[in-house]
Amino acid sequence: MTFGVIVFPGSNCDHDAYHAAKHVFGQEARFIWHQDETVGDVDAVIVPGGFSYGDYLRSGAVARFSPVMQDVVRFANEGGLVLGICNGFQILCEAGLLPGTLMRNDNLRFRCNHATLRVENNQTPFTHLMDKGQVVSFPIAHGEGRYFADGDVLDELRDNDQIVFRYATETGDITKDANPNGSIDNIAGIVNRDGNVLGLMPHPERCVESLLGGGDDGALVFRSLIEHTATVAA
Ligand SMILES: NC(=O)CC[C@H](N)C(=O)O
Repeated sequence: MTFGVIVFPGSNCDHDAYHAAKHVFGQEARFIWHQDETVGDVDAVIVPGGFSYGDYLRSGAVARFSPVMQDVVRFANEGGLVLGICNGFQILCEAGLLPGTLMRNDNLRFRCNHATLRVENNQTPFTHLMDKGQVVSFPIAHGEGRYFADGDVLDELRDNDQIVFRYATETGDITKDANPNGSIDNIAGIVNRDGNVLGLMPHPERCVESLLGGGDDGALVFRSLIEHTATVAA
């Protein structure tokens, strides 16, 4: 399959995502410049992590006006697969592709460590190779990762099974201590209503090779996407 990785001024995880797709999983991958008017002929778009436009105003608030974002919205609305990681999640919320917002971490610190997550929904193109309730470990690196949505939106997310990952202990308990940033309901990642757009604060693309330390749980996201795309094409 072909992955397109958007590059904004200030992206810094674009090469990690490209490397994972191309060199670790042997797929086609290409960079898409933020000023391009189209994402081109790709099967999935990755909106990568980083500090687009220096995180000015709010993380993602400027990037969402980049020319390419209009086509990312079109692509998503037509059912295309979109994966927003960290700053990418922030940009997708700002662009209105995902509900809610990401605010400053409650401890006002940039958190850079490993987080354990419980898989809440494994019926998505991004998680179908995981088990529901499985605990995975992904790195986190963010200052504005505190997910927030108001009561109505939260009810909708719960009712439609849109919460995909929640911060949890290693044994899968949802506790305050396991929550690195004060996200409401320990939410670490959500999908849109149709399930083709996933945004998450932790970084699956940074844990796809166990040789680097930190495990390779992130491979499950990439493998899920690759298998899903092959199945749809067949
Ligand atoms: N790793 C990242 O994508 C950083 C996200 C964002 N700029 C923040 O600090 O919240």
